[in-house]
Amino acid sequence: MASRVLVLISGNGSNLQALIDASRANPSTLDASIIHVISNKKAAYGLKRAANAGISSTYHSLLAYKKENPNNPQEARQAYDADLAKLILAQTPDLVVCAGWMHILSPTALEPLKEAGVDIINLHPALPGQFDGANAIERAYEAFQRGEITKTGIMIHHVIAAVDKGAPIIVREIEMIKGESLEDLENRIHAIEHVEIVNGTRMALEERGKNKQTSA
Ligand SMILES: Nc1nc2c(c(=O)[nH]1)N[C@@H](CN(C=O)c1ccc(C(=O)N[C@@H](CCC(=O)O)C(=O)O)cc1)CN2
Ligand SMILES: NCC(=O)N[C@@H]1O[C@H](COP(=O)([O-])[O-])[C@@H](O)[C@H]1O
Repeated sequence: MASRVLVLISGNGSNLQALIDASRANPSTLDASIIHVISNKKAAYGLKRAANAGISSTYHSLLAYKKENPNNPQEARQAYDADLAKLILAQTPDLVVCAGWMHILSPTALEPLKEAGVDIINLHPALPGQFDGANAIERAYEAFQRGEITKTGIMIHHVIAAVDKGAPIIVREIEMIKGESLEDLENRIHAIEHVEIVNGTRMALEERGKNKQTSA
C-alpha cells in the first residue's frame, strides 16, 4: 500500500505540486499518496493546488490562538503546536513534509509525532549551516554580492527542535553566477527543489521502511 504523506505549506505550494505530480505520474515516480495538506496561511495558493488535486486540507491559524492568548504569545504558540500535532496525527501519516512551511515547530508539536513514529522532513534552500532560517535565498544572494560565498544550495533534512539543524537527507550545491538576478537564481533553485523534494521524500520513506523492519 502507498505510504501516506502529509504536507505542511505556507505559500505558493510549487513543491507540494511536485509531490502531487510525482505521486500521480504513470508510472508514478513516488510510491506515496499525498493524504492531506495543512497551511498556516489562509491565502496560500498551495491550498488551491490541494483542492484542484482533490486532496483535503486544513487552514490552521496561529492568529486565532494569539487572539485567545493576547497577553501570552508563548502560550498561544504552545496551544497552536499541540493542536497542530493532533491535526496531523488524525490523518495517520507515515511522513510529514515541510514544503515551504514557515512556522518553527516547538517540541510540543514534534514530541507527539516522534512518539507516534511519524517522521518529519523539511526542504530548505541553503546548504547545511549556511543560512538557517527564513529568507535563505535572498541572504545567499546578498552574501554572493559581497563576495563572501561562491555557491549556495538546497537540502532536505530531518526536522528537530533546532531549526535547520536536523540530519541532512539530500544536499545539492548550486554554483552562483556573477551578474545573475535574484529572480533567476530563485528560479534555478526552485527547479532543483522540485526534483529533490521528491527524491528526499522517497528516501525518507525508504529509511522509515528499513527502521520499521529492524525494530520489528
Ligand atoms: N523545529 C523546527 N521547525 C521548523 C524547521 C526546523 O528545522 N525545525 N524548519 C522550518 C522551515 N524553515 C527553514 O527551513 C524555517 C521557516 C520559518 C522560520 C521562521 O523564522 N519562522 C517565524 C515566522 C516567519 C513568518 O511567519 O514569516 C516563526 O516561526 O516565528 C525559520 C525557519 C519549519 N519549521
Ligand atoms: N526555510 C524554509 C524555506 O525557506 N522554504 C522554502 O520556501 C519555498 C516554498 O516554495 P513553494 O511554496 O512554491 O513550495 C521553497 O523555496 C522552500 O525551499
